[in-house]
Amino acid sequence: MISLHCCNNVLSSMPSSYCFLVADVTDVALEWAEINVKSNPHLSELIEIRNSGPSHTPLKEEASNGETPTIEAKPNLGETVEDPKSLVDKSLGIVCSDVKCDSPGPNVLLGVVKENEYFDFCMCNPPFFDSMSEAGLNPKTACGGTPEEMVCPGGEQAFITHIIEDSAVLKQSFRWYTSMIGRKSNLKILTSKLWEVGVSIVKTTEFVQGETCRWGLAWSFMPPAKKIVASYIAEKNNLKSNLSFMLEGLQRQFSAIHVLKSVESYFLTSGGSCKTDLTLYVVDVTASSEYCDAIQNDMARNSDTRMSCRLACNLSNVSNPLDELRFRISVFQQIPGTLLVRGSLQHKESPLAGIFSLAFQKLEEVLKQEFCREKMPIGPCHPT
Ligand SMILES: C[S@@+](CC[C@H](N)C(=O)[O-])C[C@H]1O[C@@H](n2cnc3c(N)ncnc32)[C@H](O)[C@@H]1O
Repeated sequence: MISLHCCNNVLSSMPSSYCFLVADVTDVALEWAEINVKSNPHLSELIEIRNSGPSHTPLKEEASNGETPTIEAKPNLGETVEDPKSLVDKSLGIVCSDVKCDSPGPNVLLGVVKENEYFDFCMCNPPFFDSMSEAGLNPKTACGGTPEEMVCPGGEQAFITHIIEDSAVLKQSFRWYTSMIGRKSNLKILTSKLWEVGVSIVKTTEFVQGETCRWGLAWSFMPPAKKIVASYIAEKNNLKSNLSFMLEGLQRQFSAIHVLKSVESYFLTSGGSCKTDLTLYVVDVTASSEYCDAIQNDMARNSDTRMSCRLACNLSNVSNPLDELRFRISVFQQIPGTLLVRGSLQHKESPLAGIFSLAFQKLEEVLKQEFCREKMPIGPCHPT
């Protein structure tokens, strides 16, 4: 993903349009966001930058009269939920402002999000502190930022309260609302506020890097029962057709693009065909018959007869089996130096899932060999 220098908000959309929306109020942050987007031309079509400052026209109806929106205190668990697919439209990662939660202040989500926009998630790295003097209190915290970046009246508690209030109006316009938190004691306070405005789920986590510790807070207004059923179905269907592994300890000069190119060249060398989309970070592979044979022979050589027989049996079950092995390899940036590689079989019920799994394991071996600083032991791939 693109690096956003000083911009706090990122909205991304999933399969239909794949976009991120970024919002900030500080000119310099917006300028840097623009520079970063322009210097990544393969992504620039996918990222929109919005100024959420006061001069920006509020776009959500609720905010357009300039009044602080009313917050419904009741949970909405009984409401009919839109088909999740229709919500997979955009997702937002967001925000920062010098806002007191009890005053209108600059826009955060309301007034930035447009009518009929739906997001998978929003994320926020808020200004943590109430004042610059507070910012200097912890010698272990790296505070190299400007007052605009780090300070807002009421600090992160007020800022995230503003997001909570906005979320209580926007509700299912987002699947997930998330924010980073710099002070552990705020986690508890903000969690109580969340239950007060009727969220259906709250999740927290801890991020530790070097000497700095941060926390993550996420919440949703989606009904929990539906989420559980949906994820159960997804897991069942994807048991063998989706596999993944992590590439950790990546050398500095390598990015997701290098990995994608290597995936492409690996399958092309083995006689397959590939369609690579560097904007979506995917390679669609059709494996060659030679490659499938080689995998099978490998298995036989390693005298894993049981597996080999199962593969042979799989192959005999399809009319033109070798044409059928089609899958997509996607590469996702996790944190700097770590990528997630995912393989998805095109036909989920394909009898070639066994060959796909071996091919994916081989790919893991090849990529780790090529890109990882310390050569990782190759374990079984994980269904995702
Ligand atoms: C801690 S900095 C985060 C900088 C950058 N996003 C990052 O993650 O490195 C907080 C940012 O929030 C921005 N900000 C302040 N008020 C905001 C608002 N109402 N909406 C969006 N961003 C805001 C500030 O300008 C600043 O860039």
